[in-house]
Amino acid sequence: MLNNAAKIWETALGALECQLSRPNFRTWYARTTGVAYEGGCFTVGVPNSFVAEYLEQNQRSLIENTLMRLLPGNGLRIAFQVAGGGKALAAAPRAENASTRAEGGCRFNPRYDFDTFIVGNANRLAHAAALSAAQKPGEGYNPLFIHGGSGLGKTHLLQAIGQAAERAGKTVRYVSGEQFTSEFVAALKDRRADEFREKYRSVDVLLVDDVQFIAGKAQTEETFFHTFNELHNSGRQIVLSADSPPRAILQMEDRLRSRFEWGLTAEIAPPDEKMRLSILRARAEEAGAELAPDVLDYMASEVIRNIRELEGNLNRVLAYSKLLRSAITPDMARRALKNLALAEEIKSNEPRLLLATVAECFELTVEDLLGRKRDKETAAARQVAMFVMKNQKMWSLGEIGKLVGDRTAATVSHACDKIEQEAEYNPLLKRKLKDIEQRLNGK
Ligand SMILES: Nc1ncnc2c1ncn2[C@@H]1O[C@H](COP(=O)(O)OP(=O)(O)OP(=O)(O)O)[C@@H](O)[C@H]1O
Repeated sequence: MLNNAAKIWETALGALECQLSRPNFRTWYARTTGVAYEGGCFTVGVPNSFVAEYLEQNQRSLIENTLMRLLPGNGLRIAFQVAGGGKALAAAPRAENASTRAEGGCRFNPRYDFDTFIVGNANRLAHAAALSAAQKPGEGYNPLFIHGGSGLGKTHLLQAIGQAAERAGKTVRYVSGEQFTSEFVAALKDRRADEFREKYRSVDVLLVDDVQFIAGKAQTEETFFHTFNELHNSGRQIVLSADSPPRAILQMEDRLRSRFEWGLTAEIAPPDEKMRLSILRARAEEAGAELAPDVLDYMASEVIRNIRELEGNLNRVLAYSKLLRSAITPDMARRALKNLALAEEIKSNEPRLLLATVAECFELTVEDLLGRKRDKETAAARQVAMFVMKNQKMWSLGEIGKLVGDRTAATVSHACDKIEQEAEYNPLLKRKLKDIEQRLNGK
């Protein structure tokens, strides 16, 4: 069975990311892992009991539905396991290890750099202005205000500026509007307002993502106003992102809105087909997947206005192909994208997959296993196939008999007993069974 929990969870995270807002996803899922998938129970590793409780109470059905699309069988159960509690987690926390931390603020995603950012008509101005802000902070467009819909690359660009500026030795602080607000509220509560101000006013580059979040929060706006003035007056670079242009952030104080327009306002629009194709090509290459031009063309032709969704589609197609072990054709991509029940497809594909794996291990073909050849090697391989299928607990003995070339349940039962006994004293057979198990688990 396909029980490589870490990989399955990575794929599920791709799908979950498309269904949740970014702050929500980041807060609750950023450090989760796939720990185990055994006996119909999928164990998700979480960083602490607070996250476990939240996911348990609020996200259980979303997680279940997402995983059920990826995993065969009915009655999937979900368990949450706190890191360090009992068994060690199966995989390193996602992205956390590889990320760098921007001067006490949020961490940078190493992938969000200029060299992975695809430039097209939709984002040419924003990209050029971002490059300039990174190369000559405070000397050009200040502030730089980048706006656009969800999943179009604002965070990617902001973080690219931050990483490039840091490489050039600048002090950078990257925060979301939400984080700025909550830090400020906490600082007020703990009487650390001065410390808070100092922290924000001592940087060379301040990057605030989703700045619209502070709109309507009078005290936070007030503090941000002073921070902005101080940084701007001393020639430090400010880059802001939001879901709409300054004048459309209606709840924001006028004095802030007008300041946001002092420098350059650049919009990122949804990608056109050419850009979708370039992004798909680059992301597939990054994932080490070779996609035929007709597959890429088909996927790019789907009108998608959000790059995160485009990436989600690619992940889905790759996962589909990995789980089904079949080549990616335009038709297969279409089925994956049209959300046809993956679980059903895997289930109906499982015997073929299993027989192919056993045949491969014995250097035979599936036809050999299903046919009437009776030589010792083929007969042994056929018995092993029956034994492995029985251990999957998905089919009755009668069903296995039918799947392996129309044999009786008694033949299957005899084959399984024989292999079980022989494996006790035959190290060669034991190794072969282990090999098959590992291949089926994708290890
Ligand atoms: N031009 C691009 N080239 C390559 N990847 C891109 C590009 N634009 C966006 N992406 C990718 O799309 C995904 C979503 O981008 P990002 O998180 O930056 O969007 P956003 O505009 O900040 O969305 P939101 O408003 O929801 O926070 C990321 O994985 C990002 O790397």
